[in-house]
Amino acid sequence: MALSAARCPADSLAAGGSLRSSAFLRPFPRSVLAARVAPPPSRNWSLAVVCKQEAGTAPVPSTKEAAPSTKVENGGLFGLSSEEFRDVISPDANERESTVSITVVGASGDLAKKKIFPALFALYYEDCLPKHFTIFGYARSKMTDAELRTMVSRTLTCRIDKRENCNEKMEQFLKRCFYHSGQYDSEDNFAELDKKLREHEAGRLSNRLFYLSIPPNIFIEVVKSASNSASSKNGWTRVIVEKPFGRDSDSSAALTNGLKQYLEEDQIFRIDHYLGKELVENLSILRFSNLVFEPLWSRQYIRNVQLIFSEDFGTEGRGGYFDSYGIIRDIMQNHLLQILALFAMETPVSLDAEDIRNEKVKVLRSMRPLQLEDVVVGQYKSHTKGGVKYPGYTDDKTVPSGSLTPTFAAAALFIDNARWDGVPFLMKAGKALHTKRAEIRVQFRHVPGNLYKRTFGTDLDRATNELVIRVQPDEAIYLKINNKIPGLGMRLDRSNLNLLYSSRYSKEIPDAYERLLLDAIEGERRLFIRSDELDAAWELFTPLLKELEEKKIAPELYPYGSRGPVGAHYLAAKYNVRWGDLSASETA
Ligand SMILES: NC(=O)C1=CN([C@@H]2O[C@H](COP(=O)(O)OP(=O)(O)OC[C@H]3O[C@@H](n4cnc5c(N)ncnc54)[C@H](OP(=O)(O)O)[C@@H]3O)[C@@H](O)[C@H]2O)C=CC1
Ligand SMILES: O=C1O[C@H](COP(=O)(O)O)[C@@H](O)[C@H](O)[C@H]1O
Repeated sequence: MALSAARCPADSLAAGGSLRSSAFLRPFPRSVLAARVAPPPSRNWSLAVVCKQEAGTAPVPSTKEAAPSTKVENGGLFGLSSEEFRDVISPDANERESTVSITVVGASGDLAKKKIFPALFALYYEDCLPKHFTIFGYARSKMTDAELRTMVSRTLTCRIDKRENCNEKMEQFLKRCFYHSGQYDSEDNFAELDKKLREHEAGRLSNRLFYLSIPPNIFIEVVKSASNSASSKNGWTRVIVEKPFGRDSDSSAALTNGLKQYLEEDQIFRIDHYLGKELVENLSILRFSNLVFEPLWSRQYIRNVQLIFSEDFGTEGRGGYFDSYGIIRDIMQNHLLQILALFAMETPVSLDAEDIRNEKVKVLRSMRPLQLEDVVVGQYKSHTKGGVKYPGYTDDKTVPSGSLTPTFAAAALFIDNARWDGVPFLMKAGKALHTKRAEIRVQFRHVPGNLYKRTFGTDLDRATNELVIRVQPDEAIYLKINNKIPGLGMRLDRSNLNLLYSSRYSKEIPDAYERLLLDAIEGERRLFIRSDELDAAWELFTPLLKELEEKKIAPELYPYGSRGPVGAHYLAAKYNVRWGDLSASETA
C-alpha cells in the first residue's frame, strides 16, 4: 500500500509508473501554517513575528490547521496523507492573501543562471510555488525585465519526463520574473526594490526570500541594505546565504556576527547544496528505517567509511575564487563533512530540524581536529592525452603562478565517541581527475572465522561486504555480497545487490537547489547549516589549513585526468584501507 507523502501536487513519485513507492513525510513546516495566520506588523527583520510563531508561539490555529501541527508535535514519521497535505496547502481564503517574493541578489551571475532560476522554474512547473509569487533579479548590471527574461529563458529546460505544456509554462514563469538594477550597499536602491515588491504584493501578506548569490565579501552590506530598506513589514523575511561561509574559524565567526546584526539565526539559511541531493537525503532513511543496516552502523561492524568526490574537469573559469579557498574548503569542510555528520549521527529525537542539527553538531564536536600527517594534498598539472593538451592548475591566468593551493586532498578523520572509536573516515576530493562522481562507501569487517576463507585466499578484502551510496552520477545504492556461482562446484563470486534509481523510478530526480529553495520558502531548516554546526566544522579544519599555509606545504602534482596523487594510497594503507573506488571491480 502506498504511503503518500507528496510535497507538491505533482510530486507523486511513481515507482515504475505506479504509486508503489513509499516515502517519509518530513514534519509539516510550521511556517506554512504560520504564513496563513496574519501576524501583527513588525518593524524590522529581526522582529519578524513569524519567527516567534515558529518558536511555538503561533496563534492557536483553526481546526483545519490543528491536524498537521498535532502530528508534528507527536513526531509522527508518516505525517499527512497527500489528500490532507493538499487540503492544508491548497489556497484557501487566507492563503490567497499571502505572497512570496523571491529576490535573487547577483542575478547576473553564474550560479543564478546555472542553478537558481532553473530550480525556481522546476518548482513552478511542479506547482510547488505558492499561488502568489514574484521573482526579482537584483544586481548592478543594467538590464530590463525583458533582458532578464531572455537571459533566464536560455537556461530553462523541461524535465525529460515532463515536456507537456513546457513552453507555455516557461512563458508564464518568465512573466513572473522582474529585474531591478542597484548597488549592493545602497539602501536607496533596495528601497526602490521594496517599492516594486510592494506593488506586486498588492496589499497581501508579504513574505520575502533573498538569495545571496554573490561573492561573500559583500554579503553583509547586502543584508544591511536589504534589512533596512526591503524587509517584509508584516510577514517573514529569510535570507539564503551561499558558501563560502568564511575561510577559517575567525572569518566565519565574523561573518556570522555580521549577519546577526541584521538577522536572527532562524532567518539565515546557509546553503550546502549537497544536503539537497536525493541520495544524501535518503541516507537517514536508509539507515534509520532498515533493520538490516541500523544495528550494523558502528565500529563493531564497520571497518571504515569513505567519502569520495571527484570531478573530471579543472577549475576552468573559477580559478580566481578557487585559489583563495582550495579543495579542502571548497568540498571537504562543507559537502563531505556534512555527509559524514549525517552518516554518523545518533538517532535524532525526531525529524524536526533542531533535533537533527543537534545530533550533527554532537558528531562534529566529537571529532578529532585533523592532523597534518593524516592529510595528503595534490595539485593537477598539465597532461596531453590523445593529442589534446589539458592545462595544469597554474596555467589558468586567474591563478597566481607558483600557487600551492590544493586541487586534491585526502584525509583520515576520526570520531572519538563510543560508536565510532577507531574507525577511519577517509575523505578524498579532487578536481581534474579521471572521473566525475560523489559517493559514500562503507566497508564492513570480515566475517569472524569465515568458513570460506580458503576460497578467497589471502585477499580477505574480497570477502567483505561493501555498501555504496552513489550520490552522483547514476544515483544508486548497492551492496556487495558474496554468493555461490551456480553449478555443481563451490566457487564464490562477489555480486552487487543494486538499487539503480533510473531503473527503479521513472521520475527525474530533482536538482538539489529545487529541494533547498522549496525548503527555504516553507521555512524548513533541516537541510541548512546552523551556526554552531559551522563553528564545529571550522574548528576541525582551521588548525590544519593554517599549518598547510604557514609551512607552505607543496602539493603532490598529478596529471590532469589521472586518479590523483599516489600519496592518497599510502594514507589509506596507513589505516589498512583500500580506496573502494579504485578496486578492480569498480574501475573495470
Ligand atoms: N557558480 C557556482 O557554481 C557556485 C557558486 N557558489 C557561490 O555562490 C555565489 C555566487 O556565485 P557565482 O554566481 O559563481 O558568482 P559570480 O562571480 O558570477 O558573481 C555573481 C554576481 O555578483 C556580482 N559580483 C561579482 N563580483 C563582484 C564583486 N567583486 N563585487 C561586487 N559584485 C560582484 C556580479 O553581478 P553585477 O556585476 O551585475 O552586480 C555577478 O554577476 C558565490 O558566493 C559563490 O561562492 C557556490 C557553489 C557553486
Ligand atoms: O560547491 C561546489 O560544488 C561544485 C560541485 O557541485 P555538483 O553539484 O556539481 O557536484 C564544485 O564544482 C564547486 O567547486 C564547489 O564550489
